[in-house]
Amino acid sequence: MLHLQNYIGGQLVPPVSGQYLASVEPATGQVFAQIPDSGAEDVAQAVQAAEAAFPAWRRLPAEERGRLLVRIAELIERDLDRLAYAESQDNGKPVSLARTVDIPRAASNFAFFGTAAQHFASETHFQEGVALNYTVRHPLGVVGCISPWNLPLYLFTWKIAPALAAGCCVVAKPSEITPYTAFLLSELCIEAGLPAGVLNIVHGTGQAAGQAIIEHPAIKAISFTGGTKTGEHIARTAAPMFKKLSLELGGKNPNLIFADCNLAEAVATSLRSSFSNQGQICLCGSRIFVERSIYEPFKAAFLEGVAGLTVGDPQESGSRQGALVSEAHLQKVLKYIALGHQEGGRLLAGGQRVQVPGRCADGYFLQPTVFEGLAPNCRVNREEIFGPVVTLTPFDTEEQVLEWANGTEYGLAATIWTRDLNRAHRVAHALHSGIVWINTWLHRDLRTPFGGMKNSGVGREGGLEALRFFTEAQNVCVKL
Ligand SMILES: NC(=O)C1=CN([C@@H]2O[C@H](COP(=O)(O)OP(=O)(O)OC[C@H]3O[C@@H](n4cnc5c(N)ncnc54)[C@H](O)[C@@H]3O)[C@@H](O)[C@H]2O)C=CC1
Ligand SMILES: O=C(O)/C=C/C=C(\O)C(=O)O
Repeated sequence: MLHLQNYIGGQLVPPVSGQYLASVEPATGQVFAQIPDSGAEDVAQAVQAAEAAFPAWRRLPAEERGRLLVRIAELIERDLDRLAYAESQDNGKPVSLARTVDIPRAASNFAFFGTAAQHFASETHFQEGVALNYTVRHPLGVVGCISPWNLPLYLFTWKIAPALAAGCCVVAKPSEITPYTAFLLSELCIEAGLPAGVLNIVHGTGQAAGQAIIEHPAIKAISFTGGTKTGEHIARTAAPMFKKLSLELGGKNPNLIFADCNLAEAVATSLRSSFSNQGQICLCGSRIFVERSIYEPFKAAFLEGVAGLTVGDPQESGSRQGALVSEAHLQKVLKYIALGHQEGGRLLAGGQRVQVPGRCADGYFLQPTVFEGLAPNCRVNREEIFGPVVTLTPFDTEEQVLEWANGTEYGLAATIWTRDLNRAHRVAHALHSGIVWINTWLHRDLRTPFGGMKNSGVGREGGLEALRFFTEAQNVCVKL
């Protein structure tokens, strides 16, 4: 049995309470690790360590801070196989996905922000003979980073790396459901020689450890990714304390397929955008709208692709779909499938729990599921399911599909499939969506602003946006 520890002040330490939580492998339903059940005292120690480390860390030249981050990226790359296996064991995702997406991206997050630290420049405003204004960007101090279970190391590092690059010290909490790779990261940070206290990782539940982070008066900002309800609670707690907030929340993303698209590419990519990571990515396109004239050919090709998505042991190379993250989450998704039937949907594929033989007999597996015939404004088409469930709906006009696409409380990501450039831009600009992909999906350039409109969040991550978030701008005006 693995025993994970907190990483505070450069040391791996047990929780103050001595209490641990069980961590379950979703593919087998068996407990495989114990994780610290940390609380306010552990968070207080982490904040103290971060405050002590801050003056030296902020003074360190950006180049040296960057070198340390790049060193961590190299260690992640060195340990690719071990980290991918750990991520799969903890989350249920196929090892092949963790190996090609999650872990390489975690390394890229550190490499990107390691070098970005040196390119982060501030503005000057020169009025000849009058005044020179320049902006100084001060690191905020100690910041909190709280991440979810769907892309564990990928999203954990997406927050930590820019905070460290900007000169902040961090108290971070991974999801209690998937803590393993965050623990392995703490070992790599020690090996990389990251100064003690610069990054502190506290494990535990949202209600105890997470709550202590968002309430701590010395934590100046919270960067959070997770459910919209949790985001709301964080905003209610932290905003009156005047903490800066970056909230990346849920999505109910539309996938708009016009008749002039490259059908083969639209089908292949829609299979990925529907079912990657068992549909547990906030960017997944769960509402597929297809122009009526190609609805039947699209449907036939899509369903043929779905039939080829083997559900199986995530450690086996042939498995395209792994386990959902927990029994509770599987039950939530199954309730939405039942709701799809109640709301009048016709099941075209899936809909059932899968019993995988052998070591995975008690795992949380579900067939990739496709409905058609649901009203665009029904609950299944409005609420975030966060699982392998998509709906197909034919549309007749651009106006109609835009109204449906924009008709939810979310506004995170959208995908458009068309060969008509004018339409692509026109539709993109009309979508209430923080990210729009045209003829592609999840094509990521880490320099771009990343985040959602409406209930999908507040603020933007990525590139300079993230470095700005973790710093406070100060205007200095010199009379000439
Ligand atoms: N990226 C996304 O868009 C994600 C969306 N979700 C959605 O949210 C639903 C619920 O999933 P959960 O695991 O419960 O997500 P969650 O939003 O509760 O958890 C995300 C993180 O927030 C922490 N947290 C929870 N309560 C907190 C509090 N009071 N203060 C500070 N931190 C707190 C958790 O410990 C975890 O680290 C999912 O079914 C899905 O629909 C979940 C995970 C990721
Ligand atoms: O930054 C990315 O590339 C992806 C982010 C995905 C999420 O925030 C999510 O699924 O929660």
